[in-house]
This record gives sequence, structure tokens and C-alpha cells, in this order.
Amino acid sequence: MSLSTIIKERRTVKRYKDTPVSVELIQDLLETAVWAPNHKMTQPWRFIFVQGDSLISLAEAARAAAMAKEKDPAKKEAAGQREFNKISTPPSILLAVMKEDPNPVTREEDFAAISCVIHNFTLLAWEQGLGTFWATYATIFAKQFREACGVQLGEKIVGSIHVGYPDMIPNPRERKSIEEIFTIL
Ligand SMILES: Cc1cc2nc3c(=O)[nH]c(=O)nc-3n(C[C@H](O)[C@H](O)[C@H](O)COP(=O)(O)O)c2cc1C
Repeated sequence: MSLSTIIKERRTVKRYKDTPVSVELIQDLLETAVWAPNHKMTQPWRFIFVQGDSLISLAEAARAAAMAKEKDPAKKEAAGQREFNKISTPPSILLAVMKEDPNPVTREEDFAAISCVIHNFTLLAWEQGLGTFWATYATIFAKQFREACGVQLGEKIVGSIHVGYPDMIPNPRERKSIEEIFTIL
């Protein structure tokens, strides 16, 4: 597959086969993905791969967070179950974690750089037949969830990347035409 084909054909995948994902493969993909541009080479990232029983424990933390957040007692259980399902359904999740620099300029540049790493990862995964879903649902900011995966104060979860072999690949969503977004001065 050419790079342009991979870029255009990669889709956000939300339905996966049960097939487990090899930890070695994820490590290999990340080893390449980190060759992203990064001002001052701060390399402010680390990655947490979660699957199996650990994913269920993390999903329980998501349930606890959602139940604590829901104020209406009649809706607590359903809210918790929704979050539990969200986390426990994919075969595995890769959490992309960034150290938050106190300098706002560095922090913004670091966020841009880790976003490049994440997208590199999703493209490399696609090349290997893996689907991904970069999610930023509210759960990743919840105290219970952060504690369950060992994210420290001063670290931000930039993405919860669902990873697995696709069971269904959605149709592409239209992009704006180049004429609309391109200016020549
Ligand atoms: C930073 C970021 C956060 C995202 N968070 C979510 C999310 O929480 N829920 C969701 O359904 N999609 C999320 N997406 C995926 C987008 O919805 C998806 O990329 C977009 O619809 C285009 O589809 P495609 O990736 O298949 O081309 C996120 C994408 C990015 C880059």
C-alpha cells in the first residue's frame, strides 16, 4: 500500500473482531511512530497498552466515574453501564499520555507533536490490517480512570486509542475540496 492510499483509506473503526492484538506488534508500531517532528525533542509522551483483565478493570473505573458524575439516581446505573461498555468492548486500548509542560508554548507544541505520533501509529496500524479509533470521551479526564491506569499529576491522556482487527469499516466522510481551503498569495 502506498502512503497516500494508507492516508486516504484509514478509517476510524468502532467494530472489531475478538482476535487479540499482539503486544509485540504494538511495540513495533510505536517504535516507528515516535519518529515524528518534535520541537526541542522534548519527547513528552508515554503509552499504556491495556487488554484482557486489565481492560475490564479500567472499564470498571470508567463505570465508577460515570456513576459518580451522574446526579440523577435513576440514571446512574445506565450511565455507568454505557461507560463500562465503551471501554470493555474493543479488544485493546492504547492510551497516549503527554507530560504537560508548565510553559504554555511548549505544551502546545508538545500536543502537536504527540498528535503526529498518534496519527503515525494509526496509519502504521492500518498498514498491518489493524483498525483504530482515537477517542477523547470525558472518561479519560476522570480521576477514577486516571488512577486506574497510573496516570500522574502533570500528565494528560491525549487519546484513548481503541485497537483491533476491524469487523466493519465505515464509509469515508467527505473532506472539503482543495479549492475551498487553499489560497495562493
Ligand atoms: C483528537 C480526536 C478525537 C476524537 N474523538 C472522538 C470521539 O470521542 N468520538 C468519536 O466518535 N470520534 C472521535 N474521533 C474520530 C473522528 O470522529 C473521525 O476521525 C472522523 O469522523 C473522520 O473519520 P475517519 O477517521 O474514519 O476518517 C476523534 C478524532 C480525533 C483526531
